Parts: sequence; C-alpha cells; structure tokens
Amino acid sequence: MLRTQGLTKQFGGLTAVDDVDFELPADELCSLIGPNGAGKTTFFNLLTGALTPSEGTIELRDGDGWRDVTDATPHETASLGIHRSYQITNIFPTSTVLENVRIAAQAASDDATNVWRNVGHFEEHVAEADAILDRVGLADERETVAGTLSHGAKRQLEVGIALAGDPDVLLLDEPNAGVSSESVGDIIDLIEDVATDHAVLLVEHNMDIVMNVSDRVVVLNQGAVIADGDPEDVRGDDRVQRAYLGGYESGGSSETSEANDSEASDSTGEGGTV
Ligand SMILES: Nc1ncnc2c1ncn2[C@@H]1O[C@H](COP(=O)(O)OP(=O)(O)OP(=O)(O)O)[C@@H](O)[C@H]1O
Repeated sequence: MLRTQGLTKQFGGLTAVDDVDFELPADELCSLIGPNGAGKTTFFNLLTGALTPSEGTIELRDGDGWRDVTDATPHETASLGIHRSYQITNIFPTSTVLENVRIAAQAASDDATNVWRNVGHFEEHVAEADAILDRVGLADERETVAGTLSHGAKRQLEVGIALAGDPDVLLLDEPNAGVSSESVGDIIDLIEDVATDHAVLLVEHNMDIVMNVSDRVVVLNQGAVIADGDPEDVRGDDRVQRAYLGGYESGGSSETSEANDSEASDSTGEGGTV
C-alpha cells in the first residue's frame, strides 16, 4: 500500500529520520513507537508531504505498480489517499461537530471550491458526515460546538475528519493523547474499527493500546528502525527494552516514562487537512 526506501530527513546536522525502509500492507495496523525525539512525527510529516525528504523515496501502491510520491505536496498526498489525524487538535473550534466533518468531506470532493456554502445544498456530504460521526461515536454530539468537546471526543472528531477524506492509508498520531483512562477502551475500539477497512499507521505511547491493537510494531530510535515485527517479539527485544520500553509489562504502568511529556514536546503544527 505504502512503502519507503532509504527515507532520511536531516535538520542541519541532526538526522531525525535515518535511512528507513518501511512497508505498510493494505490490511495492516502497524504501530510506530520509540522515545521522545525518535523521529516518529517527522516520519509522519514526510509521508504526508508536510516535509520533503533529504534522501530516499516514498511510494504508494497504484494498481499493480507503485507511484512515486516522494515530492508530493500535502494536498497531493491527501488526494492520493494518505490522511492523518493530528496530535495537536486540528478542528474548527467554533463550528459544530457535524460542520467539521462535513467540511472535510466536501473539501475531499469536487465541491471543494465553496466549503462554507449553506449546509442544505450539500445533503450528500451531510449524510456522509453523519455516517462518519456514527462510526466514531459522536452521533449524539452532532450539533455540539467542537471547541467545547472533551479531550477524548476531540480525538474522535480528529479521526472522523481524517476519515472524511476517504483515505486508503490512515496515519493516527497519538489518538489517546489527553484522553482519560476510562475512555481508553473507546479509543481502542475506534482504532480497531477504522483498521478493518484502512491501512493504519499508529503513533502511540500507551503500550497497552499498542500491544492490543497492532498487527506489527516498528520501533524507531534516533531516527533509525531498531525493531520491526510481531508485537510480542518486539516487546521481548533487548534493544527495544533498553531504548524505550524499560521493563514494560502488560497491565502494569501502560505508558513509558518517555510518554509522559509527549504532549509538551509535540512538533507537528504543520497545517491542516482541510
Ligand atoms: N522542524 C524541525 N527543525 C529542527 N529539528 C527538528 C524539527 N522537527 C523535529 N526536529 C528534531 O528531530 C528529532 C525528531 O523529532 P520528532 O518530533 O520527529 O520525534 P518524535 O519521535 O515524534 O517525538 P515525540 O514522541 O516527542 O513526539 C528531534 O530531535 C527533534 O528535536
């Protein structure tokens, strides 16, 4: 579905993503984990075209072949089917929940030139938005002003906005960030649901979520892949334990110590999907 070869990003003398060969099959939910500063967000930003690689290629499955999207802009990658949710909230806070998803659905369609026109003219986008709200568990919040939602509901809305672009590949950036522990089960259900019909690449610090939902786990450290495989194997890998997991056991403390300051160190902030 999507693959990178030798993908590298340098910021001055710092190599944030270092020679990464990666492939995401169409039916897979893959988690990308690693300590703060490992390069996960930079890798996402390369895939969406928000950043241009220093070296290497990014390709998307195109029929029987591959299409090179290495130099594609964010608009082009979105129209080719790569969408992401944002760790920093990427919603219109004064618009309703429905409007947020309706605008994203419309922006992804041919009506994109006039996204603010009267809702009544766009029944099909409203219907699409309602179906998405149902899917992400926000049907009851349809008329709620988005900025007043709880953290957890905002995360659900961000996934809904990403889904509205009708993506093939969904990049989820910490969908659990800021969500209360009671809502973790809802987020797991949501991730598993969207993975039934999308290729998903998930960045998440909560190891219980990662171990629960992932078909495969890739570990980045200092920009390079240090492990790639079955969640259980990756968890048992000595290098991964040393670099990141530090004794993580299922059902224990679910976040690594690195994760606790992840919100503060976010470095996305690179524009929106609509
Ligand atoms: N625009 C930028 N300019 C310079 N350095 C950057 C830039 N963006 C990221 N970096 C650096 O690149 C490295 C990788 O950062 P990145 O945000 O990709 O890591 P991360 O794994 O997503 O971390 P976190 O888990 O904290 O979100 C870090 O050392 C960071 O300081």
